[in-house]
Amino acid sequence: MHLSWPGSPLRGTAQLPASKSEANRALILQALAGGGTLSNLSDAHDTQLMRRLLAAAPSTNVLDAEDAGTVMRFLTAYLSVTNWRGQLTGTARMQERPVAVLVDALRQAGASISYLKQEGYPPLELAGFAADPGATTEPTTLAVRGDISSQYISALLMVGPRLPGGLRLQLTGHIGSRPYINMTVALMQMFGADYTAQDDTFVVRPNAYQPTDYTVESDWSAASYWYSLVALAPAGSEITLPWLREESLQGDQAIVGMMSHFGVETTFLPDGIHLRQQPVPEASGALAFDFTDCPDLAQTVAVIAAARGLPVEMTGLESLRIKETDRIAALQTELAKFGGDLRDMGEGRFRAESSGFIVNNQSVATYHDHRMAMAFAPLAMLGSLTIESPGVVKKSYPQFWRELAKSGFTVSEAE
Ligand SMILES: O=C(O)C1=C[C@@H](OP(=O)(O)O)[C@@H](O)[C@H](O)C1
Ligand SMILES: C=C(OP(=O)(O)O)C(=O)O
Repeated sequence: MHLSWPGSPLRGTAQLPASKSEANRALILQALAGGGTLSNLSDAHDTQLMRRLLAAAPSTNVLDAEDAGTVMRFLTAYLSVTNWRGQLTGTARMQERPVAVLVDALRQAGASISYLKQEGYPPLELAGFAADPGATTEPTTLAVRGDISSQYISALLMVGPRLPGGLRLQLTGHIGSRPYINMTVALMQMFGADYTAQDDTFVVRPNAYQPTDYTVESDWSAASYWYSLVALAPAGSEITLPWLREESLQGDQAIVGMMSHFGVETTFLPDGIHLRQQPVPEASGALAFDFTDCPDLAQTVAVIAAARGLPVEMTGLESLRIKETDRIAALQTELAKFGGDLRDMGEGRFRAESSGFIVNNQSVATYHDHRMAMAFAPLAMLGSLTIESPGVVKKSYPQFWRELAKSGFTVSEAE
């Protein structure tokens, strides 16, 4: 996609997709509850895929989770406890994204799961569920490490009420993406689950979910690209983003604080937020952000730090290597095209920085990763550029290019 900006301030309202994280939990909970109405489900591919696969499961024995991590992990648990039998597969990249922690835990709970190709990775063969009949009054007790993906933990928690004696889940080690775990239990509770949490041990009681109506909030991760646009746009720029809430279940709301350092001021409205560009505050020392709780914001911030020449020390990036692509390698390669870098400082510390950052008709590769496309697109505020394979955005924000065009960008298919 070829992008250029006419040079005027950015103004108006941009539509966001609904959160795919909230939606994919709500869809699993709705399926387990056997009813309820979900509003504001987005047309994001990951959401539509989850919906389709849940509907198809009873009548097929091959399901393809494609490149959707939540779909792969949540369905592995859901299909296990609902005694589905068949093969659950995914794209070539999904077959490189680990699932052993989840599979080991589900096997302990009574699931028969085997690996069809590489040990520890999809595709999986699911062959039914037989919880220990002698243990029906005691909760299934599992200990699961929290440092690879929180999606395993969310997947297990959501099926907890379905296990004969419920679930006692102890998280071990360093916990990443914790707000996603909090989102899971908050939604479970709305759907009638009963749980307690203490010192990283969750106890989920074995009661049935209730059919529940739920309206999905707009997506804060998607909002982060509009923060970048406002930060890079000419002085006086502002934009309204509807249906984001101050009381959010999404940890990526952390973008509000991070982007204040790049001169983007957020005002909460009754039905959304308003972003306004302000002068960049005087830095009181080098910026340092930890992405342990909000890994999906890392690309947005790395690109903006390099583009604005405001270096940021970034930690908590471990999980980026096993997402849609190795996001650290992808950022390093693509930032280098502009004079930027994500420098590995050792011991888990990286530094997003630049020397002479320039946007001048470069072509950005996207590595099958929606966030590579959307994190680099705002650079078109500084000069023309091309985003390769623009269709990748469909995973979470299919209307992204249309919204850029509506806001004033010249957006044309690259030859
Ligand atoms: O549970 C979720 O909805 C998600 C959890 C995070 O993954 P990890 O827990 O693997 O970090 C995040 O990166 C992903 O986009 C969505
Ligand atoms: C990591 C992501 O998604 P998932 O793990 O669900 O594929 C993402 O959307 O950035």
